Formats: sequence, structure tokens, C-alpha cells
Amino acid sequence: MCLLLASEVSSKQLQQPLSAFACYCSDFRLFDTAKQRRDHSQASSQHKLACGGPSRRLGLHARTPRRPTGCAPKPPSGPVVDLQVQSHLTVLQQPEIPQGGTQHSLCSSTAPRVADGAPPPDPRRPTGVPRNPLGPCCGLPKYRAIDGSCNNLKYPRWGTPTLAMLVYCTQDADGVHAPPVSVTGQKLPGSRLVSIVLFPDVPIPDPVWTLNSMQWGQIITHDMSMAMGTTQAKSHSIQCCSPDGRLRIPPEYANSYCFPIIIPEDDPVYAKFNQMCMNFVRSTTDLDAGCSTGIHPAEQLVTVTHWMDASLVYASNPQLAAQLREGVGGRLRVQVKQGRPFAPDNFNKSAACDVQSEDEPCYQFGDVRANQNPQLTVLQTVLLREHNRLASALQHLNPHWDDEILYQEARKILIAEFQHINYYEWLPIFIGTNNMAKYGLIYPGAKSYIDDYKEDVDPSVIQGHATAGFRYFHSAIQGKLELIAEDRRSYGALRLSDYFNRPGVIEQGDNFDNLGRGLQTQPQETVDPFFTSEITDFLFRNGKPFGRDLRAIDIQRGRDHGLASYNDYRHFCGLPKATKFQDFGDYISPENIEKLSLLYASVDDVDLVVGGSLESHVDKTLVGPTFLCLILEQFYRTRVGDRYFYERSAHQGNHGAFTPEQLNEIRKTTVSRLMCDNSDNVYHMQPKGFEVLSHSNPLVPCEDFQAIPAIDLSLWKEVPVPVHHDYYHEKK
Ligand code: HEM
Repeated sequence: MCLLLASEVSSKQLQQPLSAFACYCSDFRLFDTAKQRRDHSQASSQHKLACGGPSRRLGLHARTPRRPTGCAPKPPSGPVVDLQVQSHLTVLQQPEIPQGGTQHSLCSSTAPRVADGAPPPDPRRPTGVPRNPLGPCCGLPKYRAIDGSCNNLKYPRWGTPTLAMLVYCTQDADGVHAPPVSVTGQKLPGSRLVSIVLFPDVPIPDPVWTLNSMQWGQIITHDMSMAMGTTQAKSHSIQCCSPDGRLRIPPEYANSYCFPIIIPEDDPVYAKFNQMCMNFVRSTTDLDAGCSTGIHPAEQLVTVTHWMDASLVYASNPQLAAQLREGVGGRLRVQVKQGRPFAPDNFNKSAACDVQSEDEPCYQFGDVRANQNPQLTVLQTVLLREHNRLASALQHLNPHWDDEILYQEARKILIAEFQHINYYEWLPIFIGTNNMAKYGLIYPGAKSYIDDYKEDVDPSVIQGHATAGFRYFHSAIQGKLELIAEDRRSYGALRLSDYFNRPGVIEQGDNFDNLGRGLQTQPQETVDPFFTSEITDFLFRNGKPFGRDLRAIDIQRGRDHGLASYNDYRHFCGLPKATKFQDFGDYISPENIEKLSLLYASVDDVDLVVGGSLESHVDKTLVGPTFLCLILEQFYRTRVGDRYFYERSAHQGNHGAFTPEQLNEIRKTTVSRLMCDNSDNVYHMQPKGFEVLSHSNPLVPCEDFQAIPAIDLSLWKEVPVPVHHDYYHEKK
């Protein structure tokens, strides 16, 4: 029997830093008890001290200058390419996205990770092969394991929760875990100050893309990443500031996870409330978990599966996954309210939501962040309903299938739909169809299997993607969520910060449909260096007149994770390295260069989160070249490293591969079809749901299957294999 890693861990435990869960270390030592782990980690910190390294546990945060080259220059490799978009992109070099057989060169500041070819030896990165305590993967399962293990048969733990993010370029001040400081040895400019100066609130509605483009992006994020030790919705159990907004105690004595954001005295918002300190708790690393000897850069752990596997629907650990199931007909549990299915009540409402009474809804989904904002909860509910819709249809077609088969088959189809929407409908908007096709992320027009699986490509979430690049799309968040009627008139709007962690609003009246139509009608905010004050001043304010600043948190998180500088990442992505601020002028405006030069002492100090968010966009994308390079790399890995990717055939080990006919049905999936099929009383949608209504994208009836195609599930009808009588024994 296969024992799965996360079977040791409950979802609640996974949210807590260093909670008492079993921890696999890179040498595959399994700590059975918290005490064993503590002993080991004490030994590690002694070792660190012996090596002259810091000890966060003792509050000794070394403050050594930012190393100027956290990222070694990428050796020239392969031809300069133009990405078929803009001549100004000629700096990006083809090997950024590994193509078949090409050795991918990575920053050398940390041990290189795997792209193509043989994996480089990295003693810190568990592969799970020789000493896998789980034993070998069992057989060749048709379905993905809930915790993502055994997707890669050579490296069974790749993509599982509690594995670290992939690092290209790090810049910990002490080479291990201390947040970076300026090359001058001084502090970097405060994250809140940078947020105020460079990322103000200037509302510009996007002329083309709907709010669903933003919201679906958050869904993709939550499927693939959540840094361990962060809460991302509710306030953290560790508080680094005093209740009146002052620093609780001098940093050197504070909780070793504290890294509070200092608020400037003349802050335009927080000063009015005498706030000088914004809570910020560091993510949990392999070092904290006692899984590192402390002589390498600490790596942040992820609590969800790294795969694109709809883990936000099904959970990332088997216990929670089992609790989410109805146990009948392959369905997931729901509670039906006025004839409409919603997710079941959260196991611990007050921990998961900011509810004001026990009656107020707060849901249990596969991901802990699902209640964070109403539109997110709407999409989580749509996906939940879609699973049950598929399971019921399959049951109708195949009454002989049991609960397990129905669950797994519906899950397999839903994951395929999800991957298809992500790769063929959503990502092209953000990173460009041409770029994706050129680097093997999509194959437009394909009618058969795409066998591009590469066993040695590590599918892990990349630091530069999750901690910087993808967070740029926080810019697309709208401060008001419009309620849209069937005739597409708006008759009101919800203020976002009134409803953080209060999802019950989606049940009131027709709000579920109104919010769903709002997602597909209201434009998102333009992706640019402007961010709504609903997230920069009022994030998670929970009834208070001020909240927190997500942009400042993004910047601080980049420092917490030791991301190398923007200049280093620029260089890594093929842009020339700057020696003076004006050298950023190829992609950053003169006004912003001036602001950067006033804030930062050196070009080598500029945070990746900051510089990347100021770049002008590559044509036909919503990002500049540095983030484009990182996001392309991420989704290349996510695709080719996934043995179960929906376009894959059985020849490459996808033992549950769709038939070619089924695959071509999956390829009809669109986000509009999902919204049509899983709303309550929505009868019209535009075919392209991520694009605003227009003459070329008009409203059509949901029953218009030409305009909004539906998957023909009859192709999943299985002719039962006749049971052969055992005449020999019968005769006897
Ligand atoms: C209303 C919408 C959203 C809200 C309120 C929100 C809020 C947050 C918060 C609070 C965090 C944790 C910050 C930290 O402690 O480091 C976070 C992380 C993140 N967000 Fe968002 N977000 C939203 C939408 C989006 C969108 C649209 C995207 C991308 C398309 C996105 C991408 C990310 C990423 C990549 C992370 C890091 C996840 C991890 O690895 O831990 N978010 N967001």
C-alpha cells in the first residue's frame, strides 16, 4: 500500500509555521515527533553558529550588504530571438525556456535546478528515489495522487506540499536567511515607502479584459502556491506590532519570524491613525523546519501541491480531500440553500473567516484562502458545482461505476478543463499566444496528443514567479465589485474591503449570479504600476478604518524570501545589467527611474518586485520582459513536467490518458461555458469570458452550443465488460 506524504499532515497544521507535522528533509530523514525535530533544529543552529552563520532563533539577523551578484550572468547560449512580437524583446534569449534536449543554464548562486537533460546533483533537493521512505510508487495509477506524489516516477516527491520553491537567484544578506540590505550596508528603503511612491492608486479600467481575468489568475495562483507560514487572508497568530500600531519590542528581541513593515511618519493614510508598524511574519523555510544544515540559502516551503491539479478544489492532503467528499456518486459535499448548492460549512469558521456570528456562512473548500474575497468564493463554488455536474452526468452514463471511479473521472475531467482554460484561454492574455507557442507552452490547433513530457523537468513553483512576477497582477484588482443583472445593467457594487473573509454575501438574494455576471462584464483594472487603495490601504481591515498594504507586503515578502535584485534578474533574463539608474531606461519611464534613484542607493538594490512592476509591457502581453521570462519558465515547467498533463498520451506514462476524441471534447472548454453551466439563473454570456462585451464578443444564449461549445460527455460512456460465467466451476 502506498503511504502518502501528506497523510501525516492535517490542512490546519499545514497553515501553521513549524507546527507538529512530520517533516521530510532533503536527506529523507523523517522526524516523527516535534521533539526530535526540535533537537535536530537546535543541533542545526549550533552548527550554523559554529559555521559563523546567523541564528534566527536567537534573533540575530545579520545585516551584511546586499551581495551585488546574487545571480551569475547567464552564459550566452543559443540564438537571440525576437519572440515574434516586438523588436525590443530581442534581448530575451531562447534558452530561457528549455526546448527539447537543450541544457538550460540557471543562475549559479544556488545549486542549479533541473530543466532538461540529466538533473544536476543537488543534495538539498529531495528526489525521492533512492531513499524514499514512502517506498516505491505503487503500480502505474491512472489518477493523480491528491498530494501530487508519484506524478514523477523518477522523483516521486516532486510537486508535493512541503517542498521548497525553486530558486534561481538568491540574495540573502548572510548567504543563508537574513533579509538583504543595501550594497552600501544601509537599510533598503521601507517597503511601505516604496509602495506609496511608486504604486499609487490611479484607477484605469482595462479596455479589453474583464474582472474574471484578474479573478481567474488568483484561482491559478491558489492552485499552485502558498508559502508556508503565511496566512494570506486572516490575521496572523504572530503579531509583530503592538495593538496600537507601534513596534512591539526592539527587533532583536522580537519573535524570530517577525519582519514588520515600518510605516513612514508622514504616511498619507496610516499616520492619521498613529500607525508606525504593519504586521509581517516571515515564511517558513527548510531551515526553520529543521530540514537544512543552515549552510545553504534557506528555502521557503509551499503548503499546496505545485502541480496545476485543481488542488484548491480537491485539497492537497488526503485527509481533507476525504472530508470534502460526499461518499456517494463521486460527488463533493455541498449544502443546498434555497435549492442552490454551496460549499459545506468551514470546520472552524472563526479561524477561517471574519464572521460576526456562527450563522454567517464561511465555507470549507480544498484551499484555506477560498473565503478571502467574494469573487474568489464565487469561482471556487463554480468549480465545486462543475465537479458535481460532471460526476452526476458520468453516473447517468455509467451506472455501474462506483463512487471512487466517478469521483476520480470527474476530477480528471475538471483538471483537464482547468488546464485547458489556463493554457489556451487565460495565459495567452497575460503572456502572449506567440510567446507560448514559440516556447512550447501551447500548440494552437492541435487535434491529437502532445507528447512533450520531460521527466527531468522539475515542476516546482519558482520563487521569481510566485514571489514577484505573478503578484504584479495584483494591479488588476478592482476596488468595487459590480452586481450585474441579466440585462447587464449594474444596480450596485460591493466595496472589496467590506467583504474580505466574509463570503456570505454570495448567498444573499441573487448575488451569486450578479457577482458571476459582474466578473464577466466589469473590466479589470489595467495591469500597470497602479494598485487600488482597497488593497494598499484597506487590505483585511475587518471593519477598521485602515488595513494593510498588499504591495508593501509583496515587496517585503521578496526580501523575506531573499530574492536577488531586479538588476540581477534582468540580467538573468537577458537584458543588459545596469550600472547606473538611467540604464533601466530601456523599459522603465524616466519619471520612475528618477523615483527609483531617490529611493534606492544603488541599481543593485532595486527589488525584483519593484523593478519588474515598472517595466513597459512586451507587445500583446500584460508584463514586461523580466516577468515574462519568469512566468514563461514557470508554465513551461508546469506543463512539460506533469506526466498527467491533459494533452499527453499513454505512451508517455499518462496511464489515464483521454482518448483522442475525448481530448478534442476537452479542448472545447471555455470559462463562459463553466459560468453558464454552474450559475443559478444566468441565461446569457459572451463566448470569450475574459474579454469584455463587444460587437465581436456579444451576449449569446447559454444554450447556443455553437457559440459556447459544451463537452459531449457521452464519449465517456463505457460499455460494461460482460461478466463471463465460470462454466468449469459451475459444472462442477
Ligand atoms: C482580490 C484579489 C486578491 C487579493 C485580496 C490577494 C491577496 C493576496 C495576499 C494577502 C497574499 C499573501 C501576501 C503575503 O503574505 O506574502 C497574496 C499572495 C499572492 N498573490 Fe494575491 N491576491 C489577489 C489576487 C491575486 C491575483 C489576481 C494574482 C495573480 C494573477 C495573485 C497572485 C498572488 C501570488 C502569486 C501570491 C503568492 C502566493 C504564494 O506563493 O504564497 N493574487 N495575495
